[in-house]
Amino acid sequence: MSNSAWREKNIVFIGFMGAGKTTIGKLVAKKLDRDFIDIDEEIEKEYKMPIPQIFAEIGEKAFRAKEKEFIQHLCDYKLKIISVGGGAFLQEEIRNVCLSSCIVFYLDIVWDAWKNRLSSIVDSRPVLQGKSMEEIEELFYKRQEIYKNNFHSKIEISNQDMDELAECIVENLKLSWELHETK
Ligand SMILES: Nc1ncnc2c1ncn2[C@@H]1O[C@H](COP(=O)(O)OP(=O)(O)OP(=O)(O)O)[C@@H](O)[C@H]1O
Ligand SMILES: O=C(O)C1=C[C@@H](O)[C@@H](O)[C@H](O)C1
Ligand SMILES: [Mg+2]
Repeated sequence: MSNSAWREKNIVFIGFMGAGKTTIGKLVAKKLDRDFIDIDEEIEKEYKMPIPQIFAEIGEKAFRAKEKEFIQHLCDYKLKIISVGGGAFLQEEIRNVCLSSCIVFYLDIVWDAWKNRLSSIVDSRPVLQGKSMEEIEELFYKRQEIYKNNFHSKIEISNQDMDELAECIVENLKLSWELHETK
């Protein structure tokens, strides 16, 4: 792959619900002056309803199919910053298309930091609803197995400030672009 091709790849943020993909993705896009796309927001626009309502009225299966369709479509583009939903990487076809055509950046939040975010995100995340803390922790570590085996770059998240995290990610990306240029 040519140097410019690597530098122009889309950047895709993955990680568990509430890790900060949407928040951090937006900040990174601003710092790099690139377009930002949040797949959950695109699906909400398409159905003109929030995710909990999509799950309740149309169903998770249709949501997952739309998630795959939108991500596959975006992978034909370049220079985009894309935050996918926390469940997107459960689909093998999504993992494959992102890993082969984009730089996949894993936001690896630690459980102790994540559990403090639960109360602020649970109302908008149907997958978390009706589960005990033990069940959520189990899901957290089960999903972690998928994320940790399918990324190009990662950053561990505990309680850093959002802007500090976005800055670290931009530095990491710039370094990876430079490394590819010297190859
Ligand atoms: N570094 C951070 N420090 C403190 N709070 C944060 C940080 N990053 C994100 N948050 C907060 O955590 C919540 C979840 O963040 P966000 O919506 O970005 O997660 P997400 O990874 O996109 O989740 P999902 O997979 O469900 O889309 C938001 O309320 C956000 O303000
Ligand atoms: O982790 C998940 O399964 C999900 C995460 C959110 O981003 C949304 O995509 C939706 O709530 C499902
Ligand atoms: Mg999000």
